Amino acid sequence: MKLQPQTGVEGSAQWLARVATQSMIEEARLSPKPGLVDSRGNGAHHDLTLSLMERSAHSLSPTFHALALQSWKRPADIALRQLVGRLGREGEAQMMEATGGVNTHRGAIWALGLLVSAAAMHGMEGSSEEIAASAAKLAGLPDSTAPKIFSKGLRATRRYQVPGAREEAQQGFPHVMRLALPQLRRSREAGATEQQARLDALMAIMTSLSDTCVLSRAGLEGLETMQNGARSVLAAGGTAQAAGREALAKLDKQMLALNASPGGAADLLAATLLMDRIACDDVRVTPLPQHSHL
Ligand SMILES: CC(C)(COP(=O)(O)OP(=O)(O)OC[C@H]1O[C@@H](n2cnc3c(N)ncnc32)[C@H](O[C@H]2O[C@H](COP(=O)(O)OP(=O)(O)OP(=O)(O)O)[C@@H](O)[C@H]2O)[C@@H]1O)[C@@H](O)C(=O)NCCC(=O)NCCS
Ligand SMILES: Nc1ncnc2[nH]cnc12
Repeated sequence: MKLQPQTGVEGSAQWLARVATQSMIEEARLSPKPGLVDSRGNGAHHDLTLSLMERSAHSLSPTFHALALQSWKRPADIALRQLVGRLGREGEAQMMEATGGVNTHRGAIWALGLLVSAAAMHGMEGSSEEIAASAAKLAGLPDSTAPKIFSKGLRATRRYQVPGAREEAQQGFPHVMRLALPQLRRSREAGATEQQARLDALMAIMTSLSDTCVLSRAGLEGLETMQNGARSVLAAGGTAQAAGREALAKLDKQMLALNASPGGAADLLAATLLMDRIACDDVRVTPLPQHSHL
């Protein structure tokens, strides 16, 4: 079924929910991704599978729908921040129920949730820059209703003194806006297939992200391996070139040997696919492909 962009609050909320869900599913299926779950297998994970990732993505559609409805044409203020925080935590609970307690998409709920909210705040008429800026503003507001949880991400950001998921959002998603989206479009223009362009976009994110999943599992050695390996893929001309594909296969082996998986980078690729569809600056909204199963 072809999904056309909708107008009005309910149509837009449904469209955003479906596009966010589809972006997460397409990220999960994209192959070959180093260390991550993809359509070949489970990567460095023992508790994740592709079908679990897909079930998790589907379970989050109602969350994205509610985020869009509740954020429609509202300003970024404390009341909206608290509401979005509550909906995000309810989404995490939905995900945990759907996956039997496995954390599949916590970072994706955060990133795509904020971007869905921000697109709705602009009534589906914001440019990608405006949407990213509003998401950043929302992420920067305090949520006094949030429970104090000491996460793996917080531990890694403090131990290694690096930015994590919070800072990525508060800075307006620089890895999506300045690295992945431009790379996605450059690779497409250079004649890469859509799969290759998306893999290149993932590599662009991995060249510089301080992914707290990689740091938690494999420390600085893992992070340096990820960043250097991704740079080698792009320096070889990307995955449209045989040398780029060889560099990617080498990186995949290295990440598996280190038990490292760039879950944060994968979430930001899903956010990139979402932004590519909701706010192309010259083509307002890009329809989903005909073969969509959603
Ligand atoms: C702000 C929050 C995202 C919480 O952040 P925090 O860093 O405190 O918490 P974490 O639980 O560690 O979650 C952060 C997740 O974000 C992804 N991520 C990592 N690095 C980055 C980065 N530099 N930039 C952007 N995103 C990043 C990553 O998510 C993916 O990994 C998850 C699996 O990770 P993990 O549990 O560590 O799993 P494994 O390593 O596999 O564990 P083992 O098997 O080894 O045990 C997976 O979910 C991916 O999505 C990080 O995990 C935010 O959650 C928050 O505050 N929420 C509150 C609600 C709210 O306000 N919502 C508003 C918007 S809806
Ligand atoms: N494809 C993937 N594999 C592992 N963790 C992820 N988190 C988000 N997407 C992921």
